[in-house]
Amino acid sequence: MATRTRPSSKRCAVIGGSGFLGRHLVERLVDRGYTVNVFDIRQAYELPGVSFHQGDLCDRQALLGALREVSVVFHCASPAPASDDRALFHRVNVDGTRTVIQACLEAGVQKLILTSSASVVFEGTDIKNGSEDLPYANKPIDYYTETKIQQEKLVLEACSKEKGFLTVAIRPHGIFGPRDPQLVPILVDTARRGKMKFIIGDGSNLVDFTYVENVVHGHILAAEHLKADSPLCGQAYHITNDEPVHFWDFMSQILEGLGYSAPRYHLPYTLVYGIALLLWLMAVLLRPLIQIKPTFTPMRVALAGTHHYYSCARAKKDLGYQPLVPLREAIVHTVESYPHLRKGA
Ligand SMILES: NC(=O)C1=CN([C@@H]2O[C@H](COP(=O)(O)OP(=O)(O)OC[C@H]3O[C@@H](n4cnc5c(N)ncnc54)[C@H](OP(=O)(O)O)[C@@H]3O)[C@@H](O)[C@H]2O)C=CC1
Ligand SMILES: CC(C)CCC[C@@H](C)[C@H]1CC[C@H]2C3=C(CC[C@]12C)[C@@]1(C)CCC(=O)C[C@@H]1CC3
Repeated sequence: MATRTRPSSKRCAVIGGSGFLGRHLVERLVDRGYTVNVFDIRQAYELPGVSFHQGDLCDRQALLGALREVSVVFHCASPAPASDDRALFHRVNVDGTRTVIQACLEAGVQKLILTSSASVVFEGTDIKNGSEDLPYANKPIDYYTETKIQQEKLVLEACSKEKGFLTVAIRPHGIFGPRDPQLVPILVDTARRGKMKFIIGDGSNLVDFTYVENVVHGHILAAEHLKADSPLCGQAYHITNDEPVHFWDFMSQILEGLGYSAPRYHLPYTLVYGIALLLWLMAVLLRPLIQIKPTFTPMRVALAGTHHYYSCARAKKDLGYQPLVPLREAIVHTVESYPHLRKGA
């Protein structure tokens, strides 16, 4: 019988490596001397030292091809949070993650690092300096959050020192930076349609926005500190910029940096949330006839009008984590990276 050779600890796979976070992670891993296999439903770029494996993570056989001789797997694939396709979220985030775990065990992978989300504890009400000990949301605010909770539980429960398979979850919040297809593009699109005039609530709510390079740093630290005798096994870690900011100040800095006016007029939170809920209901009821995609979804309104910031003390203690790029610098880099979204471009 052929004996399986122990894979090099610098050989890894990034599931979702064509996406926003995944690609930044791949680039840093290559800089640090890792050989990387990207597994993704699409191939978005080419890079020396990186081999691409195109496929759906729900397909175990396809995954196995990308996990051969790999010791560390980063799982950062997910359907876009803005989707309202419940079946898709369940298939990819829950069933697909089960498949990822099975394939890792079968391929002899030693470590699995999941990109979870700080939103797994968010129910639409204030969270101030929340720790990882907060319970999972009882009433998750959308299908994305509901399935991110199930996904995180699956990965953390799979951690087994006996099997030599160690797992950890990274919970970032509000990732932003160059090439992000969500935050800045949605914000600019909303501004261009003249809908970014209003501040939801009194504007005093503090939120975490985390620069993508800091999120990447947290993932790599987790992979390199995850050992059988470390406190990381089966644990979740918040990774933030450690600089909570007023939600509307952050949005205004991005908008003004790109040449748009910042929102000025206030609207009561409960009123906007009520309207968003009504629009969402209408969109669901009318779906057989027409597709309506409201900009102000209940989730976005809740994120824009409540406090939700998280402590990353546990990551500092166990991973030696400190954000590498401060918020002010991160905003400047981000704004500069979207010349095509500037007003008038
Ligand atoms: N962005 C944020 O603010 C936050 C994100 N996260 C988490 O971070 C992770 C990365 O997010 P982000 O980079 O923003 O997302 P992206 O959508 O940019 O990246 C996800 C990648 O996974 C791919 N993918 C989706 N479904 C499958 C599948 N079935 N099989 C293989 N690949 C698939 C996507 O392809 P395609 O584009 O074609 O769908 C995409 O390339 C996600 O797990 C997300 O939940 C957590 C907290 C905050
Ligand atoms: C129209 C405006 C009220 C808001 C425009 C910006 C929003 C698109 C973003 C503000 C906070 C962001 C956020 C996420 C997606 C983009 C925002 C809603 C997540 C839902 C992405 C996935 C997660 O895990 C949590 C994020 C929280 C913050």
